[in-house]
Amino acid sequence: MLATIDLRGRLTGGADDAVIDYRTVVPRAAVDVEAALGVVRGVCDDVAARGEAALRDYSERFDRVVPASFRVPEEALAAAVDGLADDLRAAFEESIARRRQVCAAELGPVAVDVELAPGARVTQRMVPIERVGLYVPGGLAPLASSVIMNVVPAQVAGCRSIAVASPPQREFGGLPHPSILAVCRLLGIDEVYAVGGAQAVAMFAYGVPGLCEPVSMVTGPGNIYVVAAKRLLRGIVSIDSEAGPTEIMVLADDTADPALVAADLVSQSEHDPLAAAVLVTDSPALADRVQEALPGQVAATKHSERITTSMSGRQSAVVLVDDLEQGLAVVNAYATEHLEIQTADAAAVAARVTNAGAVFVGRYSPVSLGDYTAGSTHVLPTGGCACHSSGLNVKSFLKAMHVVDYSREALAAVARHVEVFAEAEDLPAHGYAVTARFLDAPELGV
Ligand SMILES: NC(=O)c1ccc[n+]([C@@H]2O[C@H](COP(=O)([O-])OP(=O)(O)OC[C@H]3O[C@@H](n4cnc5c(N)ncnc54)[C@H](O)[C@@H]3O)[C@@H](O)[C@H]2O)c1
Ligand SMILES: N[C@H](CO)Cc1c[nH]c[nH+]1
Ligand SMILES: [Zn+2]
Repeated sequence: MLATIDLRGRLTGGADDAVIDYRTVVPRAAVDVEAALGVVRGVCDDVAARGEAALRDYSERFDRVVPASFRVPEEALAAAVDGLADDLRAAFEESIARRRQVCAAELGPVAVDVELAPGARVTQRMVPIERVGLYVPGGLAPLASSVIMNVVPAQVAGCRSIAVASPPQREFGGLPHPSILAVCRLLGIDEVYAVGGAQAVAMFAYGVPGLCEPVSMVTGPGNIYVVAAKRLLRGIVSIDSEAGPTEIMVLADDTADPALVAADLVSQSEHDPLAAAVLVTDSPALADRVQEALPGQVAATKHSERITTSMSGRQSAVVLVDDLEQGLAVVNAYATEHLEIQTADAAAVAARVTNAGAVFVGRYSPVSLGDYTAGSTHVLPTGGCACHSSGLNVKSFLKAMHVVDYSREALAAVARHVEVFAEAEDLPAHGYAVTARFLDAPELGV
């Protein structure tokens, strides 16, 4: 079911071996954000120019429904919680509690206070971003869990104004899915918009008069159009990572259970026909058994068509490697969103991973645990961005602000260094700004 990419016998650059660029071993060409930019540029410009009228047009075109009001009424939020089944509410509450517990620890020791010399002090304050816009996907599936993953870290960071947007649903009269509204209400969020895709990102970035004030940062996962809009509008707003179509990579050896490897690959392909599912293994026998398990598992799922498209795309594959050493080279070069390690001594192998959005260690840590209840974030960088970006966490919502507080004596002690530096940069007014403070005290030699 998955195409096979066989790297065995090919080393990484010995004199007489082919050099493998591991970053390109598994293509990501299926997720063409640049192409989507062509579509979303018009959408974003139009929202900036025509505001709510543009939102109406794009809701009609992309969501096939126009909400009576883009701002979700308070009664709809209340009704969503009232309508929650007990077991679903318990699942939401457990997820919230666990994510909140980890977020509290993520905050960590934020105060930096350094006295460099007597009277020479630099401190660092962590200041929450005042107003943020959080995107919750709702096209192919209503990701209520993404409300938790966005809102909880923003609240723990101390953001004072939090708005959520999610696509309107025809089935629910143009409101976002009730489970999404219920989680918003459980978390005390009352500014919720029935707006999806690129138009939601543009609404947050530019603001829509009479409807939504602009935000300073847009976060959250989404499909290729959401990713493209975030890429386009960063600069007008800050964004978190590009958290686009889901990726799972499993690094496994012959100790792995093929049925579980197959189940985990299938689980993440369920998100999007563009999702990527990749197995990296040094065991051809395991690869064969995973391939044998896949068709039955896919056929048994509700979304088999979407999963089949994802798994037969160029972005999904089995990569056969000589050994786990080469497997780790592939893993670290690819920088997947989710990485499962299903090998003997999985913790030791996991400790050698440098590029992945999140790592899941051993048989009892499947990605779907992290999606909902582990306490970790599920808003994670895709498309190789895990080599430079982090998953959404409390610090994503905080700015570091340095506070400089020097006394007269402490400034005098370094004044000459500043003057010389400024002369070297041909910026004499910079130097004079220091000199000017000591014109009345030639004895200080400044
Ligand atoms: N990386 C992560 O952290 C992470 C987490 C969760 C989900 N995801 C991903 O989020 C995505 C969710 O996608 P989704 O589609 O279900 O929901 P979505 O809410 O992201 O996108 C739906 C919106 O896309 C827009 N759209 C649809 N077709 C369009 C078109 N042809 N042109 C312009 N806009 C269009 C519409 O406005 C619609 O409201 C999946 O790809 C999933 O894998 C990623
Ligand atoms: N696996 C997704 C991140 O790529 C997150 C998610 C939400 N619900 C289910 N899964
Ligand atoms: Zn998932």
